[in-house]
Amino acid sequence: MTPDKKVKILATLGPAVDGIEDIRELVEAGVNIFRLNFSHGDHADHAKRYQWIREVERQLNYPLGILMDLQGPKLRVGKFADGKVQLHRGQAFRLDLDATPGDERRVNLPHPEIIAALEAGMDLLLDDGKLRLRVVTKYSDAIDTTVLNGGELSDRKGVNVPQAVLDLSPLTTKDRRDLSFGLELGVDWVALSFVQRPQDIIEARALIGDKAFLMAKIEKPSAVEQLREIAELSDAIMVARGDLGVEVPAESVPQIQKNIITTCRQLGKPVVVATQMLESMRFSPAPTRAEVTDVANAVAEGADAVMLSAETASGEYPLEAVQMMSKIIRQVENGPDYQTQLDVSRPKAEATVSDAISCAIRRISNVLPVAVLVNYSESGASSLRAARERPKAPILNLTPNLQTARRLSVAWGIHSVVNDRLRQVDEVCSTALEIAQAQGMAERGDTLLITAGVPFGQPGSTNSLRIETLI
Ligand SMILES: Nc1ncnc2c1ncn2[C@@H]1O[C@H](COP(=O)(O)OP(=O)(O)OP(=O)(O)O)[C@@H](O)[C@H]1O
Ligand SMILES: CC(=O)C(=O)O
Ligand SMILES: [K+]
Ligand SMILES: [Mg+2]
Repeated sequence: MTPDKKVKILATLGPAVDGIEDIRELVEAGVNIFRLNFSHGDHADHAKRYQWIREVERQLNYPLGILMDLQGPKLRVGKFADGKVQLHRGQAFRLDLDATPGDERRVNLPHPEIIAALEAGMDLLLDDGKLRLRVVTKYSDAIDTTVLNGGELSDRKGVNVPQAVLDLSPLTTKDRRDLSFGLELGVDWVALSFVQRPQDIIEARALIGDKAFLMAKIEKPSAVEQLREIAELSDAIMVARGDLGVEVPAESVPQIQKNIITTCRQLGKPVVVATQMLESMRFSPAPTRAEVTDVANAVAEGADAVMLSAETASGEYPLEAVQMMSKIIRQVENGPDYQTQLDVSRPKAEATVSDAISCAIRRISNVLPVAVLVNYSESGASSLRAARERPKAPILNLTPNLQTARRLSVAWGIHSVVNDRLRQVDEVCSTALEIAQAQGMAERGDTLLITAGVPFGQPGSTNSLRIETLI
């Protein structure tokens, strides 16, 4: 498969996509990495989807990423005697540790640690922010609130407490079980939900080791505040706008998204923009203009990847959603401003050999029409560093390591090919030319820039650059 866009698509799987054929269509339409959301479905479902993706990867000989998204400490109210109640503005409502079914006056909040963290004056947001309660009085086992925004509240709806830093591990018992299952299965990425502090990443990393890369989901205000440290400790970042838009005022999400993308680009960490991107395509084959503009803006801002959630997981038009996303991406990438915009916002090079080579590549690309940048990388680190520059030409990442190829599926502009017969620089050059041609990325007469760290087999950064013409 010849890559035809640089920005990647991350698609969530669910009941809407059923079988190997469906997955293959999505990949052919532009999906690079799939998300298994462990908030839904059971282990057997996830295992089945995992196997489908690997089968398509084999059929197309095209590395695909698989990301497991852990549920995290999503707080929920208990149940009601009648399944639901109506809450009205101004009324009193109690949340307590009593497990008996709730009514118009009270409901169970089975999380003593939230009750402990709450203080009078703080707000609780229920059901994705549709209802708002303000804490009036706090007891050891209950809180009394006033309803600020009323509405229907039904069983097990989510609770967000934006103002409190909760003493919760980002990994619940369910998460730990899911994590060992997912790692055993062989996922490439683990996404950590509701990260609150850098320490959360350190704890998750201790469990995951080097079995998978770690993506921190930014959906809490405290994570926004400590973004830089969190990003430094993570392998990638997701702008999880669903919960984020409840935890902070919705109108501040666009600015936060921009800041996160800028920080991630500086650090050379892939960044994914997620949630509600083509939301209306759950029930309609065509998106709204606003949604198209949202995807286009994320691309123009320099995101590595854009995500589809319910659109592909449970929507009626999963294939159309991916096709639409690909079209929007290509349109922006091929537009007159994209490269200029990326150049203006390009992070400063550091005083390292690999950044020096990246600068050289940029100068060369202004003189020669470079068709492909080929980089040989075992861990993928140097290809990610090259992608940080957002070069004009696509990056062909040659790696002996299938895991590296799968992990880089989320990164901007990188197309990986697994090849383990490279041992010397000359072989890299001839193999690079061969592979670039076979992948449809270059044709006779094209100029290729080839970078590698020599001597081979020694860890270290890229230190050589060759210019080759395909004859
Ligand atoms: N594996 C699945 N099985 C059934 N439904 C799913 C699945 N994945 C997603 N969905 C449906 O698509 C919707 C949106 O998907 P998404 O992955 O964004 O979930 P979510 O509920 O918002 O969870 P989270 O906050 O954990 O991301 C879900 O609310 C659910 O209705
Ligand atoms: C993806 C996700 O978890 C969110 O947007 O909240
Ligand atoms: K989740
Ligand atoms: Mg979320």
